[in-house]
Amino acid sequence: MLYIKNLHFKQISIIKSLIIIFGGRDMANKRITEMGLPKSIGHIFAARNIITAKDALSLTEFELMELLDVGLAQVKSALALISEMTSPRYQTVQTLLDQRKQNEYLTGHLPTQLKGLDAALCGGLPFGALTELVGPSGIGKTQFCLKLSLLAALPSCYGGLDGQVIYIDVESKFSSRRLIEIGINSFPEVFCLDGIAKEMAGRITVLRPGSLTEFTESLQEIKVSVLQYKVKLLIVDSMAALVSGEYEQGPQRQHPLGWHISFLKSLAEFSRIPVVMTNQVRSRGANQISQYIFQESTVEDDTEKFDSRLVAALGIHWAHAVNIRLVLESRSGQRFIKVAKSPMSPTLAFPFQVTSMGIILLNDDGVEMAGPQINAIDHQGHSDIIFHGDER
Ligand SMILES: Nc1ncnc2c1ncn2[C@@H]1O[C@H](COP(=O)(O)OP(=O)(O)OP(=O)(O)O)[C@@H](O)[C@H]1O
Repeated sequence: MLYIKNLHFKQISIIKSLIIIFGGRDMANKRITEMGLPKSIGHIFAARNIITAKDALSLTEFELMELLDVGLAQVKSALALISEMTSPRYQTVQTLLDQRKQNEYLTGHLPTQLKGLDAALCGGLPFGALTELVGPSGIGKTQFCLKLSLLAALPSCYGGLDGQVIYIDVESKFSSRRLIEIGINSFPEVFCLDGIAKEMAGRITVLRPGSLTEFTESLQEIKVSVLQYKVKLLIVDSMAALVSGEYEQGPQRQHPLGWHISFLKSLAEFSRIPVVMTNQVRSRGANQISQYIFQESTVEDDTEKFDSRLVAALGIHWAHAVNIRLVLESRSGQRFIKVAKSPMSPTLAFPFQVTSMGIILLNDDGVEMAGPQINAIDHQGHSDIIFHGDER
């Protein structure tokens, strides 16, 4: 207020223009009666049919003096107040950082509660970012998603985000029985409480789009729900399944989900929630040992070294679009989770198992991976570790 009152004539004119240009229609159409002007001058504005901020700010001080028949001091003070009420509040980088810290629990991460992985990712899966889980069928991507859903729904006193979860279950693989089993075994102190299993399950909304068109429509609705309700996590399991069967293999496969990638990314950034999606790999041959190199340059360099019979179902464009990529793979019958892409983490691989508690790490230290290994997906001895029992 003081700042605006002390502005020089030229500065006020600039602010007036800025409000009209950038302030947006809402600001410009704000009514002068709602601005807290002294009643005496407010009435004069109304009597001269100067109704909105835009009406007042479009005129010069001298035009207003003439029209309202009042002195320069009164006009200046009225304009300063109108300018203040209509101009968007300025924010410094510091205030933005402070707001972000205030709004984000757990320094802006969803902890996976896999200690080594959380340490590598500086706290867990970052809010406002897209995380991809990629790996061969049956490796544990859905198991990981189930655990993440529980973690987002869990009360904050138990390390959760205390929020709602939207789970897009494209292949009808979501199992409520397995979700509760993971909950009971991972968080016995929470799940022994009366009614908590029901409450946690009630926080997870499962959507099953039947086609890419239905998925596209539900994304639009999700955007509104994320803002309206306390949605703290969005999962798409799996993105690849959305296009399988509808498109042929080849470069054109990368395009059908281009819009969805951008939409999910902007949704994550805008709503500051983690968005997780799974991606499968596709095999073009029957070989047991096959690897896929994500990055275009390494595909060419290493064609002899690696047998690229597995291809990422969503292609290179997708691979570049995600912020964090966790590759789940198997080597010599042992499952590994690799931090294949992250702006702040070392390229580490952690051996893991799927148990009644869901995914657990066998070692929190992780093994540093070098060169093309980090971008390849191995599935050596994979069939030996896949559980063939009733998983639903
Ligand atoms: N109750 C359980 N106890 C131990 N392991 C289990 C249990 N339920 C599932 N698993 C393990 O999880 C694996 C299935 O993992 P998941 O369904 O997450 O695979 P996925 O990577 O999502 O596969 P797809 O790409 O086909 O969807 C099984 O093969 C098994 O090894």
